[in-house]
Amino acid sequence: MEVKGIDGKLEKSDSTSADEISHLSIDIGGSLIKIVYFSTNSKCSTNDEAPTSSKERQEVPNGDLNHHILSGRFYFVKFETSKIEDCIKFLSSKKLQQCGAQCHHSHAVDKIKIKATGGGAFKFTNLFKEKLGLTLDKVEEMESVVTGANFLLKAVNHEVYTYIGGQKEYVQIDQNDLYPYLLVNIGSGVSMIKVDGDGKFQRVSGTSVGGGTFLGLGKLLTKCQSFDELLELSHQGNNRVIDMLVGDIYGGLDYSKIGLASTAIASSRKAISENKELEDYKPEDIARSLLRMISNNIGQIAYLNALRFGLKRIFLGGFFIRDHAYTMDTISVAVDFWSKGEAKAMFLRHEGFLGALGAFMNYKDESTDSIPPQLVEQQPAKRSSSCIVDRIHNSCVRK
Ligand SMILES: Nc1ncnc2c1ncn2[C@@H]1O[C@H](COP(=O)(O)OP(=O)(O)O)[C@@H](O)[C@H]1O
Ligand SMILES: CC(C)(COP(=O)(O)O)[C@@H](O)C(=O)NCCC(=O)O
Repeated sequence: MEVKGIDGKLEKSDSTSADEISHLSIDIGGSLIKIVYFSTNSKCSTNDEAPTSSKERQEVPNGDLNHHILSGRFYFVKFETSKIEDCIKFLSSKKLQQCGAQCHHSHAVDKIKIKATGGGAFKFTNLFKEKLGLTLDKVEEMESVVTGANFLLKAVNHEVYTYIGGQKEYVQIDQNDLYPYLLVNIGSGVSMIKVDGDGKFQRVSGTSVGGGTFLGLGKLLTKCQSFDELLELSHQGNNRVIDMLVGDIYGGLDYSKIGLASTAIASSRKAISENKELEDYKPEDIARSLLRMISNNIGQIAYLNALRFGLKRIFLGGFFIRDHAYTMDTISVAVDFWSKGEAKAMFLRHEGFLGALGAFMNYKDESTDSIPPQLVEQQPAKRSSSCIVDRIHNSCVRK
């Protein structure tokens, strides 16, 4: 399990502590469970005053005495879906039954609902009910991913970056020129979504060759046990041992007429012609070739869909990316190559948490006795924005 604040720094989790969790959302995907929760410690005013330690209810200018804004910290946690029992243990250690993610005035266990998205919100409905007494209040997966992405793009500084030539460059998002864009979410599978505005989107394409394929094939071919191990292995590998390059076919020459350098991959795998067995290849070369094949393919499909709809911007999220240099470099090069330099791949820093964040924001549509942390705020420049959004900005800038 990994826990981190929105600034991305890993924080040690104390699974025994009963944090005061005001709101919690969960995205149960094919590979990973992502949780976003807001842990309260104090409150601050809507006027952006420094957070106070007072736990008293605060009056807000619209005269609605029932609303206060909480201050605290966002936590981002993930578990492997196959180890859902760990997630259940974690949630029970947080004593959600008592503090409730949405318990309102009732402490009855069966009244507690948490926002949940991803296929697992359907698959594990009964498990959460039986083990934790929690009702999963389902939020549609694509809607959550888009809501999470729109929020991050509009409200969080230093969220978006390009990765070119080994360098990260942060991109300033112009909110007046954000839509339409292509959102590429690389989870177990890959979804490509044309986003036209808040709540306005269409899933235009996808591919089943994504993060799950990398992990699954990688484990089979290299005997690695985990995603991190596989990534680590890929660092040391050389894909040219596995892949068939244009130069392998053209006697070391470029195929300039169609714009292919001798170093371009002509075919992902040359093993067949060499009459070798799997054991004859180094696992690190296999891992690197596999990572490159999948990343390159996603970059190409993303570009083709951007072209199909005339989209200038391509944003990428999902936990396959994992801030990993080779993955991002390959996707960036693919987009650059196919678009002839016209388009750029842009990565989201909170990559794997789009769905969980989007589900979290769904709390805003409900009337609760405490306003959920102001993820609804979408004008970061305004000083009157809530302290929560401000905190996200600050912490992101610090990174
Ligand atoms: N610790 C990890 N364990 C398993 N897969 C991981 C891990 N970190 C990154 N991944 C990659 O991320 C993918 C899952 O991404 P994610 O966005 O969480 O999708 P999903 O919602 O399908 O679980 C995996 O298929 C794998 O490629
Ligand atoms: C079915 C899914 C939306 C589920 O999301 P995930 O758990 O992979 O994040 C995704 O795996 C997907 O978009 N697969 C690609 C299917 C296709 O378009 O071929």
